[in-house]
Amino acid sequence: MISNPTSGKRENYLNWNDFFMATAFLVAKRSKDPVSQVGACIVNQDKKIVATGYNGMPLGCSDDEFPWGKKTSNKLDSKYFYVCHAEMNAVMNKNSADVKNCTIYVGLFPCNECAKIIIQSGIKEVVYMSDKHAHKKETVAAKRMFDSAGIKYWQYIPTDEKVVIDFSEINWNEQRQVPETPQKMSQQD
Ligand SMILES: O=c1ccn([C@H]2C[C@H](O)[C@@H](COP(=O)(O)O)O2)c(=O)[nH]1
Ligand SMILES: [Zn+2]
Repeated sequence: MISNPTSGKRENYLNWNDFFMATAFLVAKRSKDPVSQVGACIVNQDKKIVATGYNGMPLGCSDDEFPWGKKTSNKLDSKYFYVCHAEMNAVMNKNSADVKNCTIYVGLFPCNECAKIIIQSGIKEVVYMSDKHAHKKETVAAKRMFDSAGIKYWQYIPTDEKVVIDFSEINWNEQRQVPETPQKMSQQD
């Protein structure tokens, strides 16, 4: 365990950005989409999570009956007409009165339709992990709208490549803690 030598305080805890992005990634694990699992986490100015969402079929539209395919001869048989995007679900699922001045953490840069929802909901900042569709018109349009609406967006670079959730950790005793590793810089948040 990495601890502060003076206070004994644990040092290798998740910082806020790592925590909120990891939450978005955890939420994405609920998605039934076989190709792309996207998660979103909306955080207010007090660093409280007020909403999460992942890509999935609308309420009442069974994810066992609606299609999950991509390349079908009839577009009506692919997922694209039906699936709700993570960002939209997060905004719709909010457990606060509104999401004004909030930040949304999302695995994938929002598409143009989600950009509109983000802007109209009052979210002021977008933190994204992947910009793999940067060349697509949907992404170019989304950025154009964010720029015009004064929405800040920036790419998140994780502190570590992986955040591991090990359920057995809760039963560890002091002897079974991970071995000492070189100490990291103290974190402020
Ligand atoms: O802003 C976005 C863009 C896409 N998604 C979801 C919608 C779909 O379920 C997948 C994309 O599927 P592909 O097979 O990679 O085309 O991602 C989203 O939630 N938010
Ligand atoms: Zn979208």
